[in-house]
Amino acid sequence: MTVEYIRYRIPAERAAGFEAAYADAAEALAAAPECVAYELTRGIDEPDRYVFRTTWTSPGTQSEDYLKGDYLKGYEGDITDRSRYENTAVRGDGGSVPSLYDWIGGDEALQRLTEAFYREVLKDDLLYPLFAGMDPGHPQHVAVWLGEVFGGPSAYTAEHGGYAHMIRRHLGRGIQEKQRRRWVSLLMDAADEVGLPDDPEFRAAFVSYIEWGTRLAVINSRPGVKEYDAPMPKWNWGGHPPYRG
Ligand code: HEM
Repeated sequence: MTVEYIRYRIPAERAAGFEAAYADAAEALAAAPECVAYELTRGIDEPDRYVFRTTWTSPGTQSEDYLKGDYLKGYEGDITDRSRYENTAVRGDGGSVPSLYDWIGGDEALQRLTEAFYREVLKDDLLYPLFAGMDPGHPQHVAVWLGEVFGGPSAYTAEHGGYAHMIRRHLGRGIQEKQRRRWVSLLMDAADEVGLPDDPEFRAAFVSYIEWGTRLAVINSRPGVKEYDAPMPKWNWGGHPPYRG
C-alpha cells in the first residue's frame, strides 16, 4: 500500500472554489482500480492548509495519473509539497472502537462459547465422525484462536503453533459442505445459549468471520492440499475487500 500526500496553501477567498474543483477532479479516483481511498482535509489550526491523501494498492500509480483535466489547473502553483509513503510495521486501530474480542467479553466468554459448542458437536450425527477423536484441549484451543483473530492476545501464535498448526489440523479431513453448514449452525446456537452480544453489528461481523473461516476449512481439508503458513487473520467490524489472489 502506498500513501500519497499533496499539500496546498489556499487563501480563504479561494477555498470554496478549490474544494468544489477537487470534488469534481476526484470523481475519477472513485473509478480508478488502483485507488483504495482518497480524502481532502483542511487545516484546523491553519485553515489555509489543505492535504489531499490518496491510498494506492501499489507505488506504480499516483493521483496525477487520474486528476487530469482542467479542474485543478488553477491550483498547481499552490502545491507546497507532494510526497509518497509506504506502510511500516507501526500501525493499528485506535481505541475509539472496541475490538470484537473486548465486545464479546474476552477469553472467558469465548471459552464458554466453545465449551457449549463442542458439547453439541459431539452429540451431532453429521459432525461426530469428524470429532470423535478430538483432543480434550480442542475447545479451549479454538477459543484462544478466535480470541487472537478478534483482536485479543496473540496467544494462539505464541503458545499453540500459530496459523500453520491450525491448517495442519484440517488437512485431509474431507469436510463436506453439509458438515460445514451444521458447524456454523451449532456455533450460532451456542452463541445464543451462552449469551454472546446479539446486536446486529456484532453478529454480522461474527458470522462474516465464521463463514470465511469455515469455507477455508473446507478448502484446506480437500485431498492434495499441502501444509502452508500465512499471517494470522485479523477480523474487525468492517467489511473486507475481495480477495484477488
Ligand atoms: C471459522 C472456522 C474454524 C476455525 C476457526 C477452526 C479452528 C480450528 C483450530 C484452531 C484447530 C486446531 C486446534 C488445536 O490447536 O488443537 C482446529 C482443528 C480441527 N477442526 Fe477446525 N476450525 C474451523 C472450522 C472447522 C470446520 C467447519 C470443521 C468441520 C466441520 C472443523 C474441523 C476440525 C477438526 C476435526 C479439527 C481437529 C480436532 C482434533 O482432533 O483435535 N473445523 N480447528
